[in-house]
Order: sequence, then structure tokens, then C-alpha cells
Amino acid sequence: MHVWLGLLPHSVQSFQFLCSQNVISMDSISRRLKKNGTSNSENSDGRDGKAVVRRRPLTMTELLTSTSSTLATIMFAWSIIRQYCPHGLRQYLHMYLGKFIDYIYPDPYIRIAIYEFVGDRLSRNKAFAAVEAYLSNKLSDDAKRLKAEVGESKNNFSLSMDEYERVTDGYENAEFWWTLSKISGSAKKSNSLYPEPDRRYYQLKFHKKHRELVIQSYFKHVLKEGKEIKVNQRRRKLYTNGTGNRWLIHRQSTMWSEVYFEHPATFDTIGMDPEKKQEIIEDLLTFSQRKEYYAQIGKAWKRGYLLYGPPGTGKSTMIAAMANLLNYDVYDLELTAVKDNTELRKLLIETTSKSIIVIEDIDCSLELTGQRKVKKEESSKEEEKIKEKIIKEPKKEEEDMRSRVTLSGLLNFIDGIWSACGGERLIVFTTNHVEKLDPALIRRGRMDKHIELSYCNYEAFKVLAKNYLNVETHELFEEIKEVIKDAKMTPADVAENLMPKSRQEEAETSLRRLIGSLGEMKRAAEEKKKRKEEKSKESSSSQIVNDKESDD
Ligand SMILES: Nc1ncnc2c1ncn2[C@@H]1O[C@H](COP(=O)(O)OP(=O)(O)OP(=O)(O)O)[C@@H](O)[C@H]1O
Repeated sequence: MHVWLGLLPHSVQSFQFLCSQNVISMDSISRRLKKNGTSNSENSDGRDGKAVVRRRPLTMTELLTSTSSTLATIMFAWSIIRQYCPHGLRQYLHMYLGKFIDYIYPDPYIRIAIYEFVGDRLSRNKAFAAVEAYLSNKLSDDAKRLKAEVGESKNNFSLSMDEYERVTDGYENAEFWWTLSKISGSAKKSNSLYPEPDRRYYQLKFHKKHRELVIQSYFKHVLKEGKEIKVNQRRRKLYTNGTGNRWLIHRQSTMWSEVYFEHPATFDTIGMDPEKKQEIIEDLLTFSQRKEYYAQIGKAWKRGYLLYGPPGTGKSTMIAAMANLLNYDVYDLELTAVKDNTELRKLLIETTSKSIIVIEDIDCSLELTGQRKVKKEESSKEEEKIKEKIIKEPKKEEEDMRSRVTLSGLLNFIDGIWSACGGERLIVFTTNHVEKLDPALIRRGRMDKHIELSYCNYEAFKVLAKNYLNVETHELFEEIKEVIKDAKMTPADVAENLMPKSRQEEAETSLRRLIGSLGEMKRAAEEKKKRKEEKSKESSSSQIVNDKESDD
């Protein structure tokens, strides 16, 4: 937890102090009275020949006029200082003014800030999220600035405090005040091309006599309750980095954009071999319950899955089913939208635990295949070329070189030191061409489990028939069993054939449609096979002729 102990800007304090104490206004008033002589505020009784000066009490109007004119002067002076005084000098002024005011009017309150991010936006502060959840349960009826989101049940709203709202909390006869504030990104000086994002933080204010209570038990209480509320209120999210607008990404406080995850797929709805399905479920559940085991063997608590197979065999559907089974969030990582390895690492660090990080179609995402196979000479030639280009067009080429994620960057992403941050994460790659991938990328340890999703077989068909038609047995099943073997139809195509085309359509019509399509596909597959055989025969006979000729 990143905690900042400090004071409110002293300017605000001095303003409050002067308002409440009227120190300066009273002085200025008395000075003015002296200047005006005794005209209307003196009284002489003539005894001892001396004039006794008695001040008459100030009227309310006079007091108000003097106070407001003094305040106006101070505020005017302050705004001039803010505008024209150099930043460094202003900080000194702040500091010494604060010390001075502390000296004459000691502030009995302590303020603690809990920022949304710790480090240089490197990771989300878990304490911030816990406080957010905790305070959502403490909103009083008179809270005026609230945020509403649809809750887990979707029928009710969950409310949380919005910026600059204040919540009062009571704990063991002590009172605590919470406010949500932000430091505007534009207010900070930055050398970056992109604007700095706003930095949000919760501020806790309490009397200094409760300092021990806060450190010993109040914080623990807030974190514990906050976490419990978060677990109960949790709605799973689907995150993506591929919004495209780099400027916008840098404006946001996080690099991921999110929506609620609402995919209905489960392992029950996936059409595949039941044994294989059960094996995957067991594997996932075992992983999710093995925190201690992973710690014991000294491995980061994460697991890699490689899903491969032709298009439409259910790879994306399986990821949704995995997320629904384990109640995890999904981070859909669009690798082509990642500028370089550094950005990739930042994205990784911003993911939370209990999540699945998905890179779909990894073979198409980047030119990762064979990067490691480039021979040394080739790579040095390439380097020479790049150097030449840089000399000619320095800026453009430098930019090209920066906007690349390399294979080693990706390997580090999967199992480098940073990959252990957060824990309880699955990393899933999908591909239609497993043979194209660099073996280093998919070796066990990185991609621990390889799952092939293939064409629909009879077992998978039965699951789909149950789901789409609510039919578990039918006289046409035997026919389908025969024809489906060689048809090479994907579950996506089977599902499309099974889906009733009108509300009145009978199950039998759907099944017959499927048989028709399977028959066509079977014939097409047989013809293709025949042509292939003929071609290979032709080529082998021409090879024999060539060999004979060369022997002669
Ligand atoms: N095994 C399956 N069980 C149930 N439905 C499936 C299965 N495979 C595919 N489908 C259905 O087919 C459609 C496409 O599936 P999905 O997108 O998961 O395939 P994919 O293998 O990820 O394809 P691609 O490689 O093109 O991304 C989905 O709507 C899904 O409902």
C-alpha cells in the first residue's frame, strides 16, 4: 500500500484559519480605528483631564466588510503568486507558510492518501480497490455525488462515491472522513509526448489521537471488509488493449479498456469428446486450488494453454467456458496494437489475478515465427541495412524499430520475472497453424497444456444436438454416426445446421438438413483425397522416368 502522509495545501489551511479566527481582519480593523481617531468610537468622560478612549463594539456590517476585503486581498495576492511566481519558489512559500501556520495554529488532523496506482503507474493499488468497495457500503443518505453501475444481478444498481464526495465513517468511537480526489494530469509537468493521466486517490482524515487505532486496526478492518464486498459484488470483465487511439490510452488511468464479460458458453454447451472435456475441467480446477502447491515448488501461479485447430472448432468458445468455470476476468491482448516490449510488460503488470490473458491467432499476430532462426550473417546484414536507413531517415526508422514486440519480449511476458506479478492467471494462445509457431514459444513450462480442437465427431454432435434441439436420441442418429466420421465438418458448421430456421421447425428437419450437408462434405472430402492420390501417383511416376533417364 502506498501511503502518503501529509498536509493539505497550506494555502487552503491559511484561508480556513483566517476565516475562522479573524486574526488579520481584527488587526486591520483596529488599525483603521486608530487612523480615524476618536471621532465616533471614542468617549471622553473628562475626569483627570484625560480623554479615556473606549472602543465601541464593531457592528456586524463593519466586521463583514473588513473581513471580506482582507480575504479578497489575500486571495488576489495568492492568485498573483500562483500565476507569476516560479514553481520552485512557490513550493518554498507553501512549505514555510504551512510551518508558520502550524506554529500558531497546530493542525490536529492527519491525512493519508491512498493512490489508485503505485509506482510509475506500474500496478494497481489493491488498497484503493478495497477502500472503494468498503466506502460503497458507507454512503450516507445525504451523499450528493455518486456513481451508479449495474450490479451482479443486473436488476439493481450498485452505488459508489464520485470525485470530491465525502464519507464519514465511525469505528470504535472514533470518526474518520474519506474523500475521493484527483490530481489532474495536465497539472503535472511531463516530458512525454502524451498527456499525463489523472491520478485519483482516497484521502483519509482523522484526529491525531487515533493514529495508533488507524495503523493497528482501522486499516486492516477497511481492507478486510472491502475485499469481502468486492468478492460479493464482483462482475467479471472483458478487457482489451486494442482501442486504437494511443492518445486516449495515455489519457486513461489504465492501458486496458473494459466491458462486462457476459459470454454464455460453458463446458456443458461445448461439443467435444466428454473424456477430453472432463480432463480439461479437472486440470483447470486443480490449477485454481493450488496456490500453496505452486509456492512450495517455487513456480509462479500461472498456467499456459495452447488451443489449436481449424477455424470454427471452438477455441474462442472454450476460453469463454474456462472464464465462466473459474469465475475469471478475460484480458484479450491484441498483440499488433502493442508498441513494444516495454508496453507489453506494462500491460501485463496491469492485469489482475483471477484472470485469463488471451492472445488469439498467435501465428498471425506478429512475425514471431522463425525470428530465432535468422542466421547470424543474415541478421548482421539486416542490421547494416537498418543502420544505413537510419542515417538517411533517422526519425522515421527509429520509430519503426521501437514499435515492435519481439519473440523474446513475448517469451518474457509469458514466463519472465514480471509474469509472477498478481498470480492465479491463465495465459491462452490460440492458433489455426500450430506447426508455424516457434517451438520455444509453446514448449511445456510456457504452454503447459496443448489442446487440439478438431472436426466434429459423433460424441461432440450428441452434445450439440442436446443443446440446439433438446434431443438426446433419435432414429437418425445412427445415420449421422456413419456419415460424420469422414465429413470433416467443424462444430460451428454442425451447430449452424442444427439451429432451427423457424420456431415451428421440427428436430427431424434439422437433423435431415445436417445429414444432407454432411453427405456433401463427405463427397467433397473423398474427391479431394482422390485428386491428391492421383497427383502424387503422377508425380512419383514422372520421378521414376526422370531417374531412369538420368541413369541412362
Ligand atoms: N465445440 C463447439 N461446441 C459448441 N459450439 C461450437 C464449438 N465450436 C464452435 N462452436 C460454435 O461456432 C462458433 C464459432 O466458434 P469459435 O469462434 O469458438 O471458433 P474458433 O475455433 O475460435 O474459430 P477461429 O479459429 O476462426 O477463431 C461459435 O458461435 C460457437 O458457438
